Amino acid sequence: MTGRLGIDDVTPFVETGDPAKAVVGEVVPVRATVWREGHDAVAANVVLTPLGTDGTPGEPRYVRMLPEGVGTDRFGAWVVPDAEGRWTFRVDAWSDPWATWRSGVEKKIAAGQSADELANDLEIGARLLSRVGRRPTEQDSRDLLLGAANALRDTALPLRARVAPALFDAVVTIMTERPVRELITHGPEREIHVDRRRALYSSWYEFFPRSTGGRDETGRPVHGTFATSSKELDRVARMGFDVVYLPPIHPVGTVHRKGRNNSVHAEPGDVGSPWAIGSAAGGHDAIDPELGDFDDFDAFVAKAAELGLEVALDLALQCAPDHPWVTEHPEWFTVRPDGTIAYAENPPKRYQDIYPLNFDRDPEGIYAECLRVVRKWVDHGVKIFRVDNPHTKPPNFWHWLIWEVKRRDPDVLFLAEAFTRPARLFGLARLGFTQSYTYFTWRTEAEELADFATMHAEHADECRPNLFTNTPDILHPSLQTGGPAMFAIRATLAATMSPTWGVYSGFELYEGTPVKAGSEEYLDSEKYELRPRDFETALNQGRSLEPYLTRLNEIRREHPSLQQLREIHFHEVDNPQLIAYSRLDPATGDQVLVVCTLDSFAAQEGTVKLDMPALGLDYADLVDVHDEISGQTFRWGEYNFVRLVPAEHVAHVLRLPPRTPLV
Ligand SMILES: O=P(O)(O)O[C@H]1O[C@H](CO)[C@@H](O[C@H]2O[C@H](CO)[C@@H](O)[C@H](O)[C@H]2O)[C@H](O)[C@H]1O
Repeated sequence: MTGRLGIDDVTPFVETGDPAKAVVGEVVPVRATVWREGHDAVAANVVLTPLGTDGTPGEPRYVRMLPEGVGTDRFGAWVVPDAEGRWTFRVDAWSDPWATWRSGVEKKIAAGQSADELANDLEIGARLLSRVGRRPTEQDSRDLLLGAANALRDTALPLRARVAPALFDAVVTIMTERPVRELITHGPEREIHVDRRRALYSSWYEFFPRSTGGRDETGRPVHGTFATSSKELDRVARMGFDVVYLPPIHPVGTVHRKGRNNSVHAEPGDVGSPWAIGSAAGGHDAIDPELGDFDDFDAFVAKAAELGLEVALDLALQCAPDHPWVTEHPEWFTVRPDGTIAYAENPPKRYQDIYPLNFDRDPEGIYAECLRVVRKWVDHGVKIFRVDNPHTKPPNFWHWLIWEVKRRDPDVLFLAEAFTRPARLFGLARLGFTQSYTYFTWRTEAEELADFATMHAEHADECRPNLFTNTPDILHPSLQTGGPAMFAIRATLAATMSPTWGVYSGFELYEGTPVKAGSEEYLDSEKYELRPRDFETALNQGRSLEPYLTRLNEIRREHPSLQQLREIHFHEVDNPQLIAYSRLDPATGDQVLVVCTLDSFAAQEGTVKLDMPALGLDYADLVDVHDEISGQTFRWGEYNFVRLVPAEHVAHVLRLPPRTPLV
C-alpha cells in the first residue's frame, strides 16, 4: 500500500502475518520510517486499539512518535498494552506545517533575512496559530496563541520580537502536541497478541513426580505419587520458582519399554521413559496409576496454586506401541512395507519405545483428538504446556492447535522444546508458541553469549527464550567438569539474561556425571529410573545451590529490569573470561548491571568499561552500585576494576541508580 506519505519498515512486524508478542504491561517499542517528498516536516502517532473477544475495536489510544536520529527518517514510540487479548496498532503520519514553518523561519532569521523578505512566512505562521487558537478545545490557550499570531503581524515590532512569542515553549508545546495535520496517511494495521505476564517472566523448575517417593528400609527407591510430589512443591516454592514443570504423567508403555541408562531392554521393575506414553491403562488423557488418580492430580494442582506455583505439563504427541491410539486408529501411523511401524527418531537419537504420529493421515481425526486432550488438562487447571519435539510435527498443526486452544482459553501458554535450527526455532515461535527453549545451554564464551542475548532481544516481538541451565537430555560438558562454581555461573547467566529461565532437578545438587565420556546424557538418568534425592541433607551440609538459586529468584522479583527481554546492553571488558551486561526496564527506570566470570576455577580480573550513555550517565559520573549477591556497595565510574574469585562469588549483580522512566 502506498499512501500520500511514506510509512515504511514498521515494527513490530512478524513476516508470516501472525501477531507480534507482548504481555500485559510490557513496554513495546513501535518504530517506522516516515517520509515525504521535498523538505517539509512530517510527524507521526501510533494508534493502539484493544479488540474485544468478538473482534470489536475498543477505544483507541494515540502515542506520539519521536524522531530517532537526524537524517534517519526513523520515528519511534513506546506503547504499553494493559489488558490480555488482541490489539491492533497502526502508524499514522502527517505533514506538519507548523514544524516546517518554525524550522524555515529560524533558519532564515539566522541567515539574516529581513522582515520584508519574511512577510509571507510571518503571515503563514500567524494563520497557523490562529487556526489552532480558534479550536473550541483550545479555549484556555486562545489568548496565548492569538497573541503570538498578532505579534507576527505587528509591523511596528522588530523582526525578532515579532517572532519570539510564536517560539515560546508553551506555544511550541501546544503546536507540537495538538498539531495542524495535513496529508494524514494511515499505515498498515498490525496485530499484537497480549498474553498474561507469565508468558514473559517466569522461573521454571522441572522434576519427575515419580522420583519423590523416597526409599524403603532396604534403601530401594519407592515410586512417588502426587501426594509425595506435593511435599516437593514447598521446597520449589521456597526457592522462588513459579512454574513447576512435570515430564509426562501418563501411563508408561510396556512394549519395547526402555531400561536403565537408555537400554533397549527393560528389566523387571524398570519404570521406562515417561515420554513412551500409553499402555492398557490409557493414553494422553490418562494418569499413570502409580502416581495417583485425577483427584490426586487436582489436589496437587491446587496445592501448587496455594504456593503461587503453576503446573506445566508435557505435551508429547507420540505413542508407545501399546497406546490405545495404535489399535483404535492404526491409520494415524505410517506402516512400512513389512507391516511394522517405524519408531521415532531425532537423529542421532533413537526412540525405540515410541511411534510417531503421521499428521498427514487423517489430519482431522488427529487434530480433534489432540485438541480434546489439551482441553481435558486445561479443565484440570493446567494452563501451561511444554511441547515435546514440536519441530517434528507439521507447522500448520501447531498454528491451528495453539490458536484453537487460545480461542476458548486465552490464558494457555505453550513452551516449544525445539533445540533446532534458527529457522525452525523462530518459525515455531511466530506461529504461536509462547516461549522457546534455546541454544543457551551450548553458549559458553563471552562473545557468543552476547550475540545470543542480543539476537533474542532483537526478536522479542516474535520469540521469548526460556533459558534452561540443564534438562534431563542436556548435561552440558561445562557442568560435567566445571565443579560447583560452574553451576552458579550458568544459573546466574540464565536468571539474568532472560526474563524466563529454568532448572531441572538435581542441578542444585551439582549432579554432573555423564553416562559416558563425550555424552550429554546423565549417568543413571531419571528418564529411565526412579531417582530420589536428599535435598535436605545436602542443604544442611552446605552442599546445595538452593540458597543461591533462591537469591537469584529474589533478585529477579525485586528488579523489573530482569523481567523484560528487550533491553540488554553489553559493556566492554578487557578479559574474555568476564562478561558484563546491563538490563533496563523502560517503565520504571530500574537498571541492573551483571558482571560474571566464565571461569569456575581460577580468579579472573579485568577492567569493565561502562558505556555510560547507555546507562543514562555522563562520562565523568561516579555512582554507588550495590551488589545484590554480596551486599557490598562500590563506587563505579566509566572504568572499573573487577576481580571475581569463583570459590567466593561468581558474579556481581549490581543495582544501579534508577533512570528517569522512559515512558
Ligand atoms: O528429541 P529431544 O532431544 O528434543 O528430546 C525430547 O523428546 C524425546 C522423545 O520424546 C525424549 O526422549 C526420551 O523419551 C523417549 C521416548 O520414551 C526415549 O526413547 C528417550 O530415550 C528419552 O530420552 C526427551 O526426553 C525429550 O526431552
